[in-house]
Amino acid sequence: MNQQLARLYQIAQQQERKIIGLMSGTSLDGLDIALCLCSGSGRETAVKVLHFITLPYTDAFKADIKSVFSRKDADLEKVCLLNELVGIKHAEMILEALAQWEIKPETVDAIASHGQTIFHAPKSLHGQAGYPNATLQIGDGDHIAVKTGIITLADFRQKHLATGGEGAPLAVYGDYLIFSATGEDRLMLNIGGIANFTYLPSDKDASKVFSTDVGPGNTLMDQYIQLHYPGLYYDQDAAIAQSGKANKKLLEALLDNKFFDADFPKTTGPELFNMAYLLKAQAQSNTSDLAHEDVLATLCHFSAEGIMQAVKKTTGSVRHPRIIMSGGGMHNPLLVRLLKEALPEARFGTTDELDINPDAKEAVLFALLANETLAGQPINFGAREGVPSVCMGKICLPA
Ligand SMILES: Nc1ncnc2c1ncn2[C@@H]1O[C@H](COP(=O)(O)OP(=O)(O)OP(=O)(O)O)[C@@H](O)[C@H]1O
Ligand SMILES: CC(=O)N[C@H]1[C@@H]2OC[C@@H](O2)[C@@H](O)[C@@H]1O[C@H](C)C(=O)O
Repeated sequence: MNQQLARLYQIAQQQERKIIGLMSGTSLDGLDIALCLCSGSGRETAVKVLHFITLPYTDAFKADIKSVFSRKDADLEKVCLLNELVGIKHAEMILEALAQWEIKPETVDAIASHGQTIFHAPKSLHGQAGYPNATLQIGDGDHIAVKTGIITLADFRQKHLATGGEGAPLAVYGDYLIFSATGEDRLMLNIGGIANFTYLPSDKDASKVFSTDVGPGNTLMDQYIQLHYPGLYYDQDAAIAQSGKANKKLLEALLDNKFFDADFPKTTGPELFNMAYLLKAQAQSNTSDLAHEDVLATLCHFSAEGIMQAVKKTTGSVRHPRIIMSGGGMHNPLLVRLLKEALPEARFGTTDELDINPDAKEAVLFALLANETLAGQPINFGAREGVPSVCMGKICLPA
């Protein structure tokens, strides 16, 4: 028997597995690396984050990825080169993290690599007849496996597409396994570039659980800052937005898109929510001459409004849902204040309260997906579109 397959078989049979979860999201700030101890599988899963670090991308690497990121006119040769380079860089970053933690690579059972999304194209966004839902993550898993010597599961989104989903949000699987609680309605709200949440009903009925994108989180604010404030990457502590005033007409124009009326679950990305989207809304509302701080304030209100409308649609009659936040947007004081004001009955907290560092949460979710593929079963969310019962990830062997 191939020794690598024997090792895989052994890992699958262990009661506990050390799995490194990786995530690098739409904000392109760096690679989140979470070393997780996963035990059991399915509803018996438990996870402990042993170590977590975000290793930043260099400015040159960010610029390289940005040159193809969510761009219809991307240079195909660059995409090809970056597919390898992202894999190589991620492998180097994993080795650097392990060295910092003084952990030998051979003591790690597996890596779960999300890769770098460069284009997300569900049918609702591309609108091209005859073409399926599509999404593309680069950073090939074989580079990571070969360079680290650790079995790597990668490219999780393709199986989701192949079984009828949009390739996202995948958060639903891990959220359901580790954060569901009998007797409490929970919304796991991640405010990354795009905001999404998972609804976990208090009766733990899997057929009601879903995860959906709800609109922009930080992406429009970040894009605006990077365009108009050279040298800044985001509006730290919403300092600029808080000095401005939201414009009602622009906000209405921003909210005027069929994405917000579509049923859950749905997905989106910077392919829709980008500077062209803003310019169109400004033209439509006659607000092209607003001061930068007023535009930023409005964009922050826009993110809050998208989240708030989706929460209200989901929780309806539930009086006191618990909203458990993660992702960089939870550090934006204006955004969080707007959400709390709009949803006074909800109880807000962060995944810290559930023993998971909110900045590590998405990386942990990918470790859990790999754990299920290695040792679990497809999770059954009932026969609904958008949440296929499936185990995900391609298995890349180091040798
Ligand atoms: N102190 C802060 N004040 C305001 N915004 C903040 C603060 N800290 C982080 N952010 C926001 O969070 C962003 C980073 O968020 P995060 O790392 O969750 O994104 P991501 O993982 O790339 O997104 P995604 O989940 O869409 O893949 C920053 O670009 C910024 O917009
Ligand atoms: C295609 C893609 O990379 N989507 C990301 C992105 O970042 C947030 C939101 O958009 C979410 O749909 C998804 O990531 C999370 C981890 C998910 O799949 O649940």
